[in-house]
Amino acid sequence: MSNRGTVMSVRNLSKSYHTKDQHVTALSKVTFHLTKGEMLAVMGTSGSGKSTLLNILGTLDEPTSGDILLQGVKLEKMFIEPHATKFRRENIGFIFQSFQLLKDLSVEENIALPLVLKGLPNKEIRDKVNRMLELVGLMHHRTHRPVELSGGQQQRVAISRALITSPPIVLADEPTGNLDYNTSREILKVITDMKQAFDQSIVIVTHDPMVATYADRVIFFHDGNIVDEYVCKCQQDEDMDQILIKFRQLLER
Ligand SMILES: Nc1ncnc2c1ncn2[C@@H]1O[C@H](COP(=O)(O)OP(=O)(O)OP(=O)(O)O)[C@@H](O)[C@H]1O
Repeated sequence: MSNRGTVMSVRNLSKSYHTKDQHVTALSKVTFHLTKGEMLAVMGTSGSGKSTLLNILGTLDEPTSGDILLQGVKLEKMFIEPHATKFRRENIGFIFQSFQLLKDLSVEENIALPLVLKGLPNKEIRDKVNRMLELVGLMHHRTHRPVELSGGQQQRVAISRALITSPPIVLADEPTGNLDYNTSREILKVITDMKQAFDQSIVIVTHDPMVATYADRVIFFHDGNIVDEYVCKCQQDEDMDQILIKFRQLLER
């Protein structure tokens, strides 16, 4: 595979956990590339290493061995503080299943938070937040608190907050896990529209084959390894059938 347009390269990434009486290999020499503008879905059986992978890509956890390269450059000390926090702030947006909004802040304050932390001037923050509120259709809810919003609206706020700093990479952990079918589709549309608007690369962990049909490519995990891959054809029915077949094969392993 050519490395042209590669945003992130993961090479021989391994992670082992040692507890008192157990040694668990959560990831075993995982290698893949993430291309600019690509949405990569990660599917796998329970305990296959998906969360471990996402945590390491987000520098929330350190690998036992292996490398992560950003635009071809190996980042030294990327898992050591304060480098890890700096790396996260500059490169990664997180979207979680549980939204993780600050309940005492309004919609616009939640979205503005990463820009405030970056120390941007107020006028620039206001302009960026307004653009984001327009993009995700929440202009009329700008002063509401999260508790006053539906689940889909809360996830829109969380997506806005993740993307407002235009990070090149977005990590999404079951972003529609708490939403019904129709709202999930709306949210996936928002994520794919925003990805195009900002030319971002997304890694999305999901159990749901419908979610994976929105991706450009799906990698399938089993026992800490990538065991299969599917390149989506942008034909929802055909992609759904193929992803389901591969996911069932995974469950039968
Ligand atoms: N902190 C930890 N200490 C010990 N073992 C761990 C730890 N975190 C994860 N593991 C183990 O590593 C393996 C991979 O776990 P991980 O959470 O990455 O799987 P997953 O694919 O995200 O699972 P699920 O779909 O159920 O969330 C599992 O065997 C798990 O028990």
